[in-house]
Amino acid sequence: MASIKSENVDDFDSILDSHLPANVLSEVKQLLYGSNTRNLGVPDDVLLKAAVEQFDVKIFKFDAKKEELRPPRIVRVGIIQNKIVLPTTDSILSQKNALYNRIESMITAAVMAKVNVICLQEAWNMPFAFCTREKHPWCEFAESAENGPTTKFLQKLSKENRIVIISPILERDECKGDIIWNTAVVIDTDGTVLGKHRKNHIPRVGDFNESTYYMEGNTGHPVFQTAFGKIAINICYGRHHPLNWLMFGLNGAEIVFNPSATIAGLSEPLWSIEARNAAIANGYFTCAINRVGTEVFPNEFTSGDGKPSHKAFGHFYGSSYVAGPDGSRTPGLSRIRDGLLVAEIDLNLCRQVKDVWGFQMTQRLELYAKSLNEVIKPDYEQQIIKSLTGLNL
Ligand SMILES: NC(=O)NCCC(=O)O
Repeated sequence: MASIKSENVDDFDSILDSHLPANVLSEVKQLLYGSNTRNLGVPDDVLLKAAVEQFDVKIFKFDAKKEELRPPRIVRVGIIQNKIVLPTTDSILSQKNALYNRIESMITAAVMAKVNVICLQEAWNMPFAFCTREKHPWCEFAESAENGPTTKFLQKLSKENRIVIISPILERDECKGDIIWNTAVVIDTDGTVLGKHRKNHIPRVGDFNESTYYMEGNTGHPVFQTAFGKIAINICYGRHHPLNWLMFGLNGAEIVFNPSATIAGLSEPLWSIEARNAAIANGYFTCAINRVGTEVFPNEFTSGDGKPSHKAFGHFYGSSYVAGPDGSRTPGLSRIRDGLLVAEIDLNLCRQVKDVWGFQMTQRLELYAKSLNEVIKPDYEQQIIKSLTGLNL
């Protein structure tokens, strides 16, 4: 049988649906995803809009126990994955405007699905051009986090619909020498900018030449207190760093969004594990969002691997999902199509799971703080006990 190309493989859930007999399907899905997510189905008006405008919509619910002293704290999060709309050779303004139109209609669908907090993908208003290492014209996509056109565009949608929007963009810090950052802007329900977070860990892998454009962030690990819980953003490559996830948890986050841009052949085996594991380890919900599609650039670039130069940056495989603190997760969105994934969550689940597992109580921060303080010293010696037989490999 001929093998199918990665960029043609759709979401794993529909592959399971079409290949597994009904009597084993639900058992297999419970083993894969945990038993705490229910598919709520999508209202007809949302389905119709999504069908006309060609994106997928999935809505799931995570259950929590009913408590006597606390009312449920129900929040609907919406995560959006999308392709760029126009070729990268079009003008910057038209590329941005086309993305604004696309995202406006997907946010409208999210609002129809009663979403409270929406997070877009990393650098959502531009192609992921950092592979090229060219400064011109891509740096022109950078804009002010507080007053730029993208923030202004989303402020209107936030205010009109009383929703929180997380907008990951390329930031131009106009007050500090015009330097560039990879930043997530948090826009509150009244349209004000609640704050921003700058990406802490910058990749130096494959064609992710982001360190050519911006430095490691200087905003620490902020948690934003909103009408829909305490939220934080761990931008893309930060998901490989457990301490980055940890700090958002220590600062009280209940939902951590992970807006990303990553490609098949590099990170796919890691994708379904990392954000899910972070949810378990830190007792919060995580929302992993990846771009989708293949982006082609005008000039060839090399990958430093001896292979021929090329113009395409691999296949962004989407597969966005939400994971709960109890280890359950939703199925992913498509690997190849635009999509909106909505999850109805009860924030009370975070404390309920902490009470059961006790990870926060047993985590021994003081032990690790002491050890790490030693490890960072230049003369630190690894704590290795050597065998006296001399047979040390
Ligand atoms: N955008 C970004 O940081 N990508 C790096 C690759 C990865 O983390 O999978």
